[in-house]
Amino acid sequence: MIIVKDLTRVFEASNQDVLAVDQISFQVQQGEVYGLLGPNGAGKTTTLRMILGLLKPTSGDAEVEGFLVSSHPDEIKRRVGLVSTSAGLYQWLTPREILFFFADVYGVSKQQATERIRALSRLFDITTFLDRRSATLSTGQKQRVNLARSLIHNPPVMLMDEPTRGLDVVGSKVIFDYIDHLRDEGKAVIVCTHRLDEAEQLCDRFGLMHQGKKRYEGTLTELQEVTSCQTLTQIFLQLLDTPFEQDETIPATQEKVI
Ligand SMILES: Nc1ncnc2c1ncn2[C@@H]1O[C@H](COP(=O)(O)OP(=O)(O)OP(=O)(O)O)[C@@H](O)[C@H]1O
Repeated sequence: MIIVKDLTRVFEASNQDVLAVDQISFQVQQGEVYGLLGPNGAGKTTTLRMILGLLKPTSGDAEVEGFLVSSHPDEIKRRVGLVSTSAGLYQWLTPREILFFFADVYGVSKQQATERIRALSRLFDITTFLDRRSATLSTGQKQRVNLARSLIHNPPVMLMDEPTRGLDVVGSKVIFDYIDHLRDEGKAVIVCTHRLDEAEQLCDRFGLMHQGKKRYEGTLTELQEVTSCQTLTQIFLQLLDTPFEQDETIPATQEKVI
C-alpha cells in the first residue's frame, strides 16, 4: 500500500521559487491501479520522485508498506519498482547479465534470481534472446527486458511514468497486459500518462493534478458525477478551463479526498 501525505516540493530558483507539488495526499491499495494525471508541469514526476526517495520533500511524507520514505529510504527502494519506457538498457550487456546485475543491486540471492529470471523470461517471452547483447535487440524486445527488470525483486509497489510513450499498438498491449498482471498479483500501481484514452481503460481510480495541486480524485464514475463530463479527456479539459478559485469551491463531499 502507498500512502502519500501532504507531499510538498518547492524548487528554489534564482528569480522565483517554483511550487511544483502542493500538499498532495492520496492512497493506493494493493491490487489497485491509480492514474496520476495532469497536464505538462502539473507535478506528477516530482511526486513520483519523492515517493521513490530520489527527491527530498519540502514537507510531507510518503509511506510504502509501512515504511516512511523520510526515515527508511532503502526499505522503500527495495519495495518499489519503476518502469519508464524511455529508460535505456546497458547496450553492451545481455538481458541475462542485466537481470542478474539488478537482482544483486536489490539484494536478491543468486538462487532466487535464477528462479525469478526463468519465470520472468517466460512471462515476457524473452528466453530466446536472453544471451544476446542488448544493442542488437528491437525496441519491443528491449521494452520487455525492461519490464522483467522492474519485477526482478518482486516489489509490492510499481510506479510507471509514461509507460507507453513511443510504443506502437503491439508494444502498448504488452504494457496493458503487464499492468493487468500487476493488478492480479495484488501490487499497488501508480501510472502517470498523457494518454487519457489508455488511462481510462487501465486505471481503477484517478487523481487529477493541476499546478501542483490534486484537483479531482475518484473512479471514472465518480469523476463523471462531479464534473458532468463523460470522458477523461472532457474532464481534463474542464479542469484546465476552471479558474483556481472556482475549482476549489467543489464541495468537500463531492471531491473524494482521502
Ligand atoms: N529541478 C527542478 N528545478 C526547478 N523546477 C523544476 C525542477 N523539476 C521540476 N520543476 C518544475 O516543477 C514543475 C512540475 O514539474 P514535473 O516534472 O513534476 O511535472 P509533470 O507533471 O511531470 O510534467 P510532464 O507531464 O511535462 O512531465 C514544473 O513547473 C517544472 O518546471
